[in-house]
Amino acid sequence: MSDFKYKRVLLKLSGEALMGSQSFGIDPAVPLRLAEEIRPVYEAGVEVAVVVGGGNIYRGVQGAANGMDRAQGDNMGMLATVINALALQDTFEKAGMDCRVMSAIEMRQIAEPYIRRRAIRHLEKGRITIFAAGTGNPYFTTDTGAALRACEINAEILMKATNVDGVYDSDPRKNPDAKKFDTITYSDVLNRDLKVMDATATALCRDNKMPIMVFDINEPGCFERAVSGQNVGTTVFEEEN
Ligand SMILES: Nc1ncnc2c1ncn2[C@@H]1O[C@H](COP(=O)(O)OP(=O)(O)OP(=O)(O)O)[C@@H](O)[C@H]1O
Ligand SMILES: O=c1ccn([C@@H]2O[C@H](COP(=O)(O)O)[C@@H](O)[C@H]2O)c(=O)[nH]1
Repeated sequence: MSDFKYKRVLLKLSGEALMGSQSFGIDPAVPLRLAEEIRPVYEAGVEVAVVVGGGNIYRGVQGAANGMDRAQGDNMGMLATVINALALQDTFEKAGMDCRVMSAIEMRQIAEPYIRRRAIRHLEKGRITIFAAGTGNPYFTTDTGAALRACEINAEILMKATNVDGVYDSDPRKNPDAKKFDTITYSDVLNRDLKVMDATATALCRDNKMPIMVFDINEPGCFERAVSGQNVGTTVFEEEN
């Protein structure tokens, strides 16, 4: 544990990244690789909570664009995150890592309901604890679910592992000349309308002084280095006045 700066972290895993080389769903190689990324941190006794997205399967906005009721589509999106959470749990357990899934939408036959105190107990016992179904409410995202759970469980930092290696001054996937920030304040992310994380999630972190680190999920060893305290992407925080 002494090599690690943080004792309890919340790792937000991109749903889209689970597709790997596929165009939809879960490439089994990706959860396997993620398990190995998390292992050194887990084995050192760092408490690891996980929130996984659902973009590899479904997003509510897709349905809304095709005329579906937005809340109905969002419910489908939240169920997609449960599928991803169960896939990750299976992989982590097969890799010998203790893991629980807690769902914000009750489905007791397949996952525990989210109960904050029980979640903290799982973490204290060293179990990787995956929070599925986002916030349990439509019109939100799993980034906001991650920010909410990070605050609730008193995580020291929210680590957003995604398809880009940090926060840029514009979307690097659309603008090849975009410039990366090593650090940036929550207010700048919000005022510049940078879309790497949704505004609700960023504001929740700002209001609760929850630091965020954005880094590339595809870069080996990044998570371990991030938990060691290295800035492996972009750190979002508020400067003290
Ligand atoms: N200013 C920016 N800096 C960095 N990335 C940005 C910026 N603006 C937009 N993006 C985009 O944000 C994306 C990451 O956020 P997004 O919410 O789409 O993914 P995710 O939360 O990791 O995935 P999922 O929703 O599947 O869980 C990147 O793929 C990048 O193209
Ligand atoms: O709290 C939440 C979290 C998610 N949703 C819906 O699920 C999809 C998938 O999540 P991503 O964060 O986009 O990966 C999202 O698009 C929403 O439709 C939700 O409604 N509430």
